[in-house]
Amino acid sequence: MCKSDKFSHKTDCTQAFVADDLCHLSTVRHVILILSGKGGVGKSTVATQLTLGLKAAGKKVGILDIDLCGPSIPKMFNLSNQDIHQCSEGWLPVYVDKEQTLGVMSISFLLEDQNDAVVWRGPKKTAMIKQFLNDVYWKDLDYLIIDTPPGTSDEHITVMENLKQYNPDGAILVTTPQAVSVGDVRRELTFCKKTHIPVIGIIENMSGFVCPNCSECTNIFSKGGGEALAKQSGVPFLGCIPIDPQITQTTDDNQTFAQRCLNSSSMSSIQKIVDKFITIDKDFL
Ligand SMILES: Nc1ncnc2c1ncn2[C@@H]1O[C@H](COP(=O)(O)OP(=O)(O)OP(=O)(O)O)[C@@H](O)[C@H]1O
Ligand code: SF4
Repeated sequence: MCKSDKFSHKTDCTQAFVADDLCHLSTVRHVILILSGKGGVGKSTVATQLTLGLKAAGKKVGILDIDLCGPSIPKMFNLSNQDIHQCSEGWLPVYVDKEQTLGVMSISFLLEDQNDAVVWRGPKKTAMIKQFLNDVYWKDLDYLIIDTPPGTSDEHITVMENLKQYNPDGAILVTTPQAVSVGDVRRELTFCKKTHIPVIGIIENMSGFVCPNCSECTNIFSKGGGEALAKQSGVPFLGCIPIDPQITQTTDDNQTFAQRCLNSSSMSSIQKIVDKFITIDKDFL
């Protein structure tokens, strides 16, 4: 059951508030997609951390969760039970702060029950994604980070095709160091090429383990696969984020993620990536 059914002039959550050509993304300076070749590599975690890092760097940021089958962004921001509101311009994001410098939008805000599964066929999913892209009133934003579903399936292609018309600046690809995940990113790179989406860079997540006692980083799995792939493919390598038990605790226990994340030892890795990313932004975007 979709909560948007209760809005007086809406009978179906695939109806649009505004005409297709009145896209609110025109007031967003940079649109960045976060992609991964497979699930569970930490794409949503990285999307959340980048958003926090950009906010900490003084940017106005929005994060849009279009992973319709596994929306996890609200949980990461401790906003799971929030409702979205509408104004004459469209849906208003749920803001994390009073100053409204960090807004979140996700399908999970529309679900009656957070545990409801979204079992929709392709056309309805596509219509919903279009509605998220057209109808959310972000106001003035420096960055919109879009957390996408994992993979390069038919459904994924449809998502990317629909996003393309909104001229995203490019995609950041997330991988883990292991060969299988790196192989998936290689396919994702080909996919970006085919769909004409520029690749901003690659991030290697779960790269080494940070000891909670002494903050020493140990490479449990292999390391450097993401960097080697970036070199081979001629795309920028943005950096590594280690396995950090504080992150796992944060995303699984529904506590104040932002605060713990900002205090975690891996935040310095994220801030370095954000700095590099902002520099790339100045140079290329
Ligand atoms: N650097 C990290 N250190 C420790 N745990 C992490 C790290 N990155 C992600 N995790 C944990 O791994 C799990 C999967 O992360 P996440 O949900 O971000 O992956 P995902 O790629 O978005 O998955 P999916 O696409 O299937 O939704 C989460 O429980 C998260 O807390
Ligand atoms: S890294 Fe150091 S503090 Fe951490 S568990 Fe190993 S020996 Fe102990």
